[in-house]
Amino acid sequence: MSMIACHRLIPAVGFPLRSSFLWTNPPCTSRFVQGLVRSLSSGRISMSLRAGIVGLPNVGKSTLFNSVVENGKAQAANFPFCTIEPNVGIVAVPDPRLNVLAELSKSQRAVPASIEFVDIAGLVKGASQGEGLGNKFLSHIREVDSILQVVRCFEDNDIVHVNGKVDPRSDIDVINLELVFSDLDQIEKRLEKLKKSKAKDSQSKLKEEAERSALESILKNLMDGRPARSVSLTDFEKESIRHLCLLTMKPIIYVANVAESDLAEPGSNPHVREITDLASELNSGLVTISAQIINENQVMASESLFQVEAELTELPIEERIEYLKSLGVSESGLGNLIRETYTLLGLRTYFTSGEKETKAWTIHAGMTAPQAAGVIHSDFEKGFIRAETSMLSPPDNQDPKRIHVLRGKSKFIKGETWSLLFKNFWIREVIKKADNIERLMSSRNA
Ligand SMILES: Nc1ncnc2c1ncn2[C@@H]1O[C@H](COP(=O)(O)OP(=O)(O)OP(=O)(O)O)[C@@H](O)[C@H]1O
Ligand SMILES: [Mg+2]
Repeated sequence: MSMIACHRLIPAVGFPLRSSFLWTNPPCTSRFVQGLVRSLSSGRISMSLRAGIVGLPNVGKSTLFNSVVENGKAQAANFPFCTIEPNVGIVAVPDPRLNVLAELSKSQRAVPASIEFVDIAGLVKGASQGEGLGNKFLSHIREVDSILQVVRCFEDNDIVHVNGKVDPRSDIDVINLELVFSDLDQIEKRLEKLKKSKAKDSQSKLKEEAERSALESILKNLMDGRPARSVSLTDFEKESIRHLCLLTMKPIIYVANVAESDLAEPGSNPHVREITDLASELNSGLVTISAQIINENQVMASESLFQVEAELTELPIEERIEYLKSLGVSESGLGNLIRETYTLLGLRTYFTSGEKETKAWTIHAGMTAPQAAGVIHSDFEKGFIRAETSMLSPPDNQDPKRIHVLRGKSKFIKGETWSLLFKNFWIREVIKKADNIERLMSSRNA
C-alpha cells in the first residue's frame, strides 16, 4: 500500500483506535526507513531471533553488520580474519504498516519486531577440520536460527580475496561444504551414541527411533552434497533432531555484496547473475546489497559523496530516501534483507494498536488466531471469542493493494472493537477459531 494512499486514509478516519488485534498482510515496500527510524528511537523490542552473518574472510560481513545495526561498531578492515569474536546487535524489522497504524491511533510510541544479527568470523576451506579459525566458528553458526551468507560480488584489486579471485559459485561451495562436513561429523558421532543408548521408557524409545531414522536419511543426503534442510521429515522427526542444531538445517539467504555503482542495476553484474541462478537452484533467498564503507579520503577525492548502505544509517531519513531514489533504488537492500530474514525464519507480524503504543508482535507462520493472541498473554488465547478479517481501503479506492486486517476480540479486552467506526471501508468476514491466519490472508490476497 502506498504511503500516499495511507495519508489520504488518515484524515478520513482521524480518531484513535481502541486497542485491538490487527493482523495485516506482509509488509509493503515503501517508506520502510521511516518505520525503522521511528521504531529504533522507541527503544523497545518485542521478540528476537538470531541470524548469523557468515562467509569467507574479508567479503564484507562486518561492514554489513555495521550497516544493519544502529551504532554497529564491529571492526571492518581489509585483511582476512579481522573478526574473531562474534559481534551481536539487535535490529528492528522495517515495516511501514507500523507507522500507519501508529498514526491512526495517535500512539505515543511504536514498537517494532526485531531480529538479532550476529557477525561471525570468516570460514575457510578445511574449517571443519580446524583450518583457519576452525571449529570454534562453526559452533557460533550452530547457535543462530538462520544464515545470511555474504558473497563477494565486487571487483577491487585492493581488497584481498582469500582464494585469489572473485568467484561466487566457488565461495558458496566452500562454505556449504564446510557446513556439510561439520554436520556429517556430528551426525556420525550421534549415531554412534544412539547405538549404545538404552532408552528407558517407550516414549524415549520412539523419540530415539525417530532421531535415528531422521539422521540416517540426512546422512545419505549430506554424502551427496545435499543439505539437511532438503530432506523431508515428519514434525516428530524434526523435533527429535532439533537439539543437534545442524548447520545445513538452517535456512540460508545469500547476500550478494556488490560495488555501490552496481546497486541500481545488480543484474548487470555477472556475479550477481550467477548467484541468482544458484540461489534458485538451491531454493534459497537472495538479496543484493552494497556494504561498502567509503573511507574519508575517497569521499574527499570524489566531491560527489557516494553514500552506500553503511552510511545510510547515519543519514537523516529524508536524505536516505532521496539518496536511494537518486541511485534508482526504491528502497535499501538492507530493508529487504532484514525483512527477508524475518520471513525466512517463518515469522509473521500482527499488531496491537492503541493510544499508548502500536506494537508489532511476532508469530510463527501457521499459528491460528487464538494462538497468535496467546503471544501477548495466555489469557487472550483461553478467552478468545473471535477474529474478523477486513479489507481496509482508502475512501477514493485508488490503492490497488489494501491492508488486510484481522480483528481479534477477547473477553479479556474491554471496549468496543473498531469495525463499526470503519464500516464504509470494510468488508467483514468472521473467522472460525481454528482458521490459520496466514492461509486466510493469502487467500484474501489472491
Ligand atoms: N561492497 C564493497 N565494495 C568494496 N569494498 C567493500 C565492500 N564491502 C566491504 N568492502 C571492504 O572489504 C574489506 C573487508 O570488509 P570486512 O572487514 O567487513 O570483511 P569481513 O567479511 O568481516 O572479514 P573477516 O572475515 O576478516 O572479519 C573492508 O576493507 C571493506 O571496506
Ligand atoms: Mg569481520
